[in-house]
Amino acid sequence: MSSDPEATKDLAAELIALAERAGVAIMEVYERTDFGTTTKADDSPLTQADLASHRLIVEGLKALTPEVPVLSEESKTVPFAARRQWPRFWLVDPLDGTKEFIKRNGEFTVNIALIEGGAPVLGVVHAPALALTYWAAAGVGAFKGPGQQNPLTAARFQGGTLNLVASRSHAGAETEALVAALREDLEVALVSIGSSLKLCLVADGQAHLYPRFGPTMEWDTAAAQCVVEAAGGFVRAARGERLRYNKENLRNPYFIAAADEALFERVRSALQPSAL
Ligand SMILES: Nc1ncnc2c1ncn2[C@@H]1O[C@H](COP(=O)(O)O)[C@@H](OP(=O)(O)O)[C@H]1O
Ligand SMILES: [Mg+2]
Repeated sequence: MSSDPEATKDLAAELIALAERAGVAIMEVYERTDFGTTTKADDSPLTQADLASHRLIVEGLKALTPEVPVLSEESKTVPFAARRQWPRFWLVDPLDGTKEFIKRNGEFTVNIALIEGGAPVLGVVHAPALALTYWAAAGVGAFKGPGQQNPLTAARFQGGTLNLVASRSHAGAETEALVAALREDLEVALVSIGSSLKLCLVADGQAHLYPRFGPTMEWDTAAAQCVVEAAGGFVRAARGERLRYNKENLRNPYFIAAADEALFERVRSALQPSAL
C-alpha cells in the first residue's frame, strides 16, 4: 500500500465502488425466489450470489491492481508453496454470512482486504441489504458510509452495561460460559448478528466485545479486523497472539475482539480452557 494517505484513500474509493457493485449483483439474487443454493464439500451452502460476487470482485481487482494476486473464499486452492511468496495480496469473502443470506435477514457482507506482511492494512466491508459500508486503512482511520465521511471510534468499556455481540448461527457453549462468568459481576447485554458485521459493531462503538470460540476463516475477519484496529479496537487470538494471515491453514484461531486491551485481558482471564 502507498505511504501517501491520499493515494490510499483513492484506492479505498475504488474498492468501495467494487464492493458496492458486488452488492448489487448479490441483491439481484436476494430478490429471486430461488437462490440456486448448492452445498459445498464442507457442507456449507453456496448460492448464485456468492459466485456472481466472486467473479465480479476478482475481475475488478485484476483490473485495479494487475500485479497483486487475489485469494477468495471461492477460489482458495492456491497452493501454500505459491502464496507464501506473496508480499501482498487481496483476501476476499464475496459473501460472508451465506446462512443469513438464505434466511433473508440482511446480515451478510462483502469483505475485501489487502494483506501485507501477514496483516490487514486496508479493508472494506459492505452490507448491501443494510446499505452500509465500513472501510479502514492503517495509518488513515476507520470510516462508515455510504460515502467516506463518518470516522469510527471503538467505545472503551468504562463500566455499566457491557454490550456483547455474538454469531447468530455459530455461538456455542464457550460463549455461553463466558457470558455466565461475566454476569457474575457485570450487566451484559447480548446482540446476535451474522457475518463480519459483528466486528464492525465493535469498531462503531455499538458493541464492546465480540468473542468467537468457533471456526472462522481468514477471509471472514481480515477486512473487518482492519476496521476495528483503525478505530482503536483490539483483535487477538484467545491465547493472546496476533491473528496472522496467509497461514498454511487458513482457519483462524478462536479470537476476541474488544474495544480496548484492558477489556480483552479481563475477558481472557475469565475463559475456560476449551475457549482457547
Ligand atoms: N465449521 C466451520 N468451519 C469453518 N468456518 C466456519 C464453520 N462454521 C462457520 N464458519 C465460518 O463462519 C462464517 C459465518 O460466521 P457467522 O456465523 O458469524 O455469520 C462463515 O462464513 P461464510 O458465510 O462466508 O461461509 C464461515 O466461514
Ligand atoms: Mg465468510
